[in-house]
Amino acid sequence: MIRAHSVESVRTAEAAAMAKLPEGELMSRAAHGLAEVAAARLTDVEGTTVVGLVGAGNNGGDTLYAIAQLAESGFASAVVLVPSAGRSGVHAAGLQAAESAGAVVHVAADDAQDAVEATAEADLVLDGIVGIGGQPGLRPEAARLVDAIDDDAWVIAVDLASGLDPAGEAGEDDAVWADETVTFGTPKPVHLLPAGEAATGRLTVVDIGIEVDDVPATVERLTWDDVARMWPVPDRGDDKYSRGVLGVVAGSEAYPGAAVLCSTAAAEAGVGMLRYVGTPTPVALVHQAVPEAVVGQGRVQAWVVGPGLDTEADTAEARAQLAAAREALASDLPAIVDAGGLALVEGRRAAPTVLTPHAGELARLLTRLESAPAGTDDRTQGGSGAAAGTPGAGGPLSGPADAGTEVTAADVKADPLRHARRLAALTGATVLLKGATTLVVTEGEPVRSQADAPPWLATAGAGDVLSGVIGSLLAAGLSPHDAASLGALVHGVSADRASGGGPLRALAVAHGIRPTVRDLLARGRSAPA
Ligand SMILES: NC(=O)C1=CN([C@@H]2O[C@H](COP(=O)(O)OP(=O)(O)OC[C@H]3O[C@@H](n4cnc5c(N)ncnc54)[C@H](OP(=O)(O)O)[C@@H]3O)[C@@H](O)[C@H]2O)[C@@H](O)CC1
Ligand SMILES: Nc1ncnc2c1ncn2[C@@H]1O[C@H](COP(=O)(O)OP(=O)(O)O)[C@@H](O)[C@H]1O
Ligand SMILES: [K+]
Repeated sequence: MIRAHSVESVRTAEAAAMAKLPEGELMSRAAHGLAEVAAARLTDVEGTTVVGLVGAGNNGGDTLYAIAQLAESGFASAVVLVPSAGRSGVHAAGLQAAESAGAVVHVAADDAQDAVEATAEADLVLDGIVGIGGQPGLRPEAARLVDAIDDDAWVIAVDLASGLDPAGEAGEDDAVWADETVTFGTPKPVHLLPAGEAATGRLTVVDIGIEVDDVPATVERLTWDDVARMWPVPDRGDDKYSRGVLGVVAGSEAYPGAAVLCSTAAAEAGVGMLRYVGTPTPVALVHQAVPEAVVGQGRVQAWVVGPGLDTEADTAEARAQLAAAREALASDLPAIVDAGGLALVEGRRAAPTVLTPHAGELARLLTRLESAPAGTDDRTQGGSGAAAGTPGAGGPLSGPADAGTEVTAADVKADPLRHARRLAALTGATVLLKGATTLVVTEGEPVRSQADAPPWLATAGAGDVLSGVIGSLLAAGLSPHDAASLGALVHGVSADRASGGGPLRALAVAHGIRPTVRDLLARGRSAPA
């Protein structure tokens, strides 16, 4: 698992480490690690010239010492001092080290043209303008230099790409776009969140000896090695019931394929048993595609509600299916609610719940729930009574300050984390917000952020597959947070393997789940203890 820590936690850990080490040791370790990566990359890109853009803080200090090391190694090295105070505005000892090693020094404020030219000519740029002490955005003097960077230059962000919000909360267009980021001690939230991930590029963490293992993370990312640790593997005492039965209420006469995709994925994920509830066309298709499935209601350990569900359909069979969906939502069993099922969500469920909207669905759901008149108290799912909303639990539909205004898909895309948090707070559910980076938000837990899939996964039906995988994990007893994030990981890896760099169809992702889980489990078995 990759764990990212808040700036505050990093500062505390750094202070503790610094108290035990000689002065300047942490910066020296950071600069050394940075210079090693920079030297390797100069070799990779067959480059000879490096420039460091140096800001007022310790981020600039790291950069100056790294440039000193690169100059000593024989690379043509320069620094551009960004602050208006010039030499007196940057880390003094670092500047002296860089100069003594032979780096050329340009002061942007005094000699703007020279500084811009030195920046434009470099094969490799170290962005040391600002690190975890920075405010989001670039000041004009910094922006001018960043604009001058050659498109072909390799850009390494020091700790984080300058201009980004270190917390990864605020989206920022005005930032360095790095090919690579070399960070120190531990990743920061911005490296893993949609607001900063693309501008971060490849991420390397340099160990500088700070201790964060026992410090709660702000953002986490599951990696391949977590699958063997978390996946529910049956043992000799298990039978199909003890492993977990999944009920699937999905598909409709309008969208029968969703039932097939969801059920196939659940079967591929190795669910103990699958019960399918639907209308005649998807029933026939599920029978054919997933002969393992049993049709009709019965005892289950968890529900998938909603992929391909047509909440407008009005035949007797469709009404019976919708009643089953409402009953599932009103039950005290874990449920994952997707697509059409989201339209049936009225507020809090008492039982463990995963909601899996894409941006448009999240916007619609937030708008509807936040505009529900206060005091309307039918917060049961479909009103059948078993799991009434939790009275007094913070006023489930009272919502945050911006309640009542319409939320659009564009709002959600511009600030995905904040909106996912809003829905999690409003419903008490785990919210999995789909996208190139999929966010899993549960109140009181570190955000999980998964980016395992290629853009080819943006194809109809891919979400139906995801719901089947997560459903099977819920049925096996995983928490909503683990089921959602582990499901997203395996779904993304399956997509990546099935794509192999080319087009993808959802059914291929579903059929890839079984070999993907098998191989990731085998990887765990062969890993050193
Ligand atoms: N602590 C440690 O032990 C270790 C820390 N390490 C390193 O230190 C870094 C943190 O250093 P830090 O705290 O000095 O802050 P940092 O980000 O360099 O600069 C803040 C200054 O920049 C300015 N500024 C602000 N916003 C701006 C903007 N948008 N655009 C332009 N300028 C802006 C503002 O100055 P102002 O101009 O306002 O006076 C502010 O004071 C960390 O990321 C890591 O690299 C490593 O060496 C390992 C050991
Ligand atoms: N650009 C992208 N890169 C990687 N994965 C993506 C991208 N866009 C969407 N996805 C993933 O594709 C799936 C799409 O799901 P969804 O929109 O629900 O499709 P459908 O409703 O048609 O099944 C989600 O798992 C989502 O995270
Ligand atoms: K930086």
